[in-house]
Amino acid sequence: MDIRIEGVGKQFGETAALHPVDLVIPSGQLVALLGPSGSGKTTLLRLIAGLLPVDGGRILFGNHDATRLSLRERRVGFVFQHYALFPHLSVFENVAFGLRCRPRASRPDKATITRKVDELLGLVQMAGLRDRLPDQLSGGQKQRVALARAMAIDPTVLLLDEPFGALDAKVRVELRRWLRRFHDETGITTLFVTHDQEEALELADRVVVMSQGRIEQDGSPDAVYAEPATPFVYDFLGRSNQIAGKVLGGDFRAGEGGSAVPARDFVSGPATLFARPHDIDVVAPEAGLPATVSEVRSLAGRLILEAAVDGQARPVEVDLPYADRPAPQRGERIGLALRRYRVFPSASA
Ligand SMILES: Nc1ncnc2c1ncn2[C@@H]1O[C@H](COP(=O)(O)OP(=O)(O)OP(=O)(O)O)[C@@H](O)[C@H]1O
Repeated sequence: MDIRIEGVGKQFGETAALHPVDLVIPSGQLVALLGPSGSGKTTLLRLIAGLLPVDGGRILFGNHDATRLSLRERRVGFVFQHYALFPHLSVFENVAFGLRCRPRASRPDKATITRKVDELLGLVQMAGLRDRLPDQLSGGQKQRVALARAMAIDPTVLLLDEPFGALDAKVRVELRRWLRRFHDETGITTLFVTHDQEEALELADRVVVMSQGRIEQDGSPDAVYAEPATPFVYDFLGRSNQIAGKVLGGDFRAGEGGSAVPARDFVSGPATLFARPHDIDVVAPEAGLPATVSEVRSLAGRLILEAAVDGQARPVEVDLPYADRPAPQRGERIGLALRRYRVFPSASA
């Protein structure tokens, strides 16, 4: 079921945790909410879940207005960072809990509950541990049980708040691959919060990048990485260089000499150019932005250059395939040709 968020915001006293945002989560997709601490990810997730009332706007589940419905009425499956399993109940009973608590009229009979719980435990690969208590499980196993428990109510959507946040790095990587497979098998619309860019880019069909209570960009992992829409996204996702300059007549120039590059839709004013290290080529000085090589090192089969662009305070990092050409030497004059870049007005950089 797709979820549409229209003009939904949340204020806590003086703090705008979430400025009014619009967002569509298409049915069956695995979507990441990615951003630094305090950017409003958890607030947005809790608003969608019905754990917090909205200040304004609407939340639609399919064609139904769910804005005023409770968590239970929305039928969302929610998994928290800290497992939140009942410590005195076995794995089996933890998963069965949501089914046993249903109002009598919609409660399945005992045999159906057993069949369903065993099926779910098979799905999360925990069938062999069904009689254990949570204390006797690893962190990753507990999160898989939490996921099975969330799935037991046949949720319309699965909401996961930093589900692997408390696990060590190796288990995190294993579990996120497992979650991708789980999602592909079940096809359930899933939204998960993370501040780990690698996790979001590897796992999600779509990444929603947030900062300071706003959505900065919403797109495929490739799109948000290769075509960042704002200076924040450039900086937050992967490595980027910033070159200060000016746009005149639609062309960006870093200083007096060298070639200008088109600034696209931006016509004039002080500007900052953003480019990723691997989107820059080394050419003759007059054919690009003139610079002097200040450092050369090799790293895992790549050549990393640092170059001082004339008139710039910050050096520019260039990441080249190793065998491409003879390595430039420290002190050499070069030109930097930008394959992919974006120019933003300086005020927003
Ligand atoms: N119950 C609350 N009362 C007051 N302020 C709150 C409350 N919940 C969140 N905030 C504030 O709202 C802002 C957004 O918080 P939120 O938890 O949504 O961010 P987040 O991106 O999920 O961060 P983290 O990754 O650290 O969990 C923060 O400034 C936070 O301090």
